[in-house]
Amino acid sequence: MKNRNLPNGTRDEFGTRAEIKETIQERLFKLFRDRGFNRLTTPILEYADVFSPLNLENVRPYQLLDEQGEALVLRPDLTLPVARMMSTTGIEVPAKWYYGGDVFRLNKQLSGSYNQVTQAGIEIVGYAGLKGEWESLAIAVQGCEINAVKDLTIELSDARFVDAVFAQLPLADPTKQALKQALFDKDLTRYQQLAQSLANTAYQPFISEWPWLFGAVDLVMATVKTLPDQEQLQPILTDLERTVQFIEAQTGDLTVVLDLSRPTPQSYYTGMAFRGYTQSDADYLFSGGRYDKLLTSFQKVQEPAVGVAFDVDALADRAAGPVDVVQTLLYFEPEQWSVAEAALKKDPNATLCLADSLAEAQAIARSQQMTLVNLAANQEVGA
Ligand SMILES: N[C@@H](Cc1c[nH]c[nH+]1)C(=O)O
Repeated sequence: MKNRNLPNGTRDEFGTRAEIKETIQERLFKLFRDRGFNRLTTPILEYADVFSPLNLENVRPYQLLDEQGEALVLRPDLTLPVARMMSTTGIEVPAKWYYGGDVFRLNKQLSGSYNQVTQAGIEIVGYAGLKGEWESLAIAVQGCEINAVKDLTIELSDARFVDAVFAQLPLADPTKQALKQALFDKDLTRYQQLAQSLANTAYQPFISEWPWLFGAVDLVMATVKTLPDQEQLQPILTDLERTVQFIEAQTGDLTVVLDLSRPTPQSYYTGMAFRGYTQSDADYLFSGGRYDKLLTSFQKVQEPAVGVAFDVDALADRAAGPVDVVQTLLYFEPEQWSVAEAALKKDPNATLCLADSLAEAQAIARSQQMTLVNLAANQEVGA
């Protein structure tokens, strides 16, 4: 019998934690609305096929079957449902959506990670230019700022970079594939073996540094610029450089770093991607990027899109608890309901005492450190 247990990786949230999350979400929603985004809600259940663009090695969904035997999942992502919605409802582009809700991803047992995470995010559909990335990043920065995040680091990457480098390497295609895998797996022995034929070439300085090609923007860029052919890389590097400048011009305590050695966070990204974190914690506060091909997997017309989602749980983990306000507990007789209502309206920190006796009310006030106001006697009787 498991009628007293929760499934692995889930939790009940109550009191302060639940309130902090609600406040964070409300602040983010207001920010999204103020910038002209429209609310969108999608079901928690979707057909499994909606999520086929996800790399299922990283994301394992909860699966179930509907009455017809069709495979359903609890949504492991909120971007793909937006793409599904856009391609099935005929809504006109451009469009700006915001959403909030839980995503479900089966993590390895005992990993300590939760399988249900609350996200709040935006998707911008129909704009191909860098302004889409910048609006997502401006929202990411401001969303952190209004939630009092200190020392934010933003990590930029680009899904086009790795293939643009491979295009210029003088290697056979199967070797390129294997080398890419070794790079992404950080399998250095295999990486070095496969890259041996490049040892005495102009590619050597880059190849030897590639597995560590993350960190300070200047250092990463200096290594990239040792590559003999810059032509194909140039648009990617220019976008990254301009975006670094854009972020550095935002207010607040910000550091920008580059990561050009790993796959982008989502397999559906086709261009720039970004994540935010603080030095003190390993998890990411937000993650986003450009996905210009996603809408083609659902419909014939290709639409450019970009977006970002906050991890509301990660924001809540870093939030300071609310300042304790002494609450007033209003004791009253049932016949005095309207008197109690009036008292409640006057005191924003008051709450109704639903106990049937004054003794019970006094015990509650004592244990919860509240000030008891006895409306039945029309006088304060102390905590
Ligand atoms: N859905 C992505 C975040 C994102 C929103 N828009 C684009 N990317 C994630 O969960 O990581």
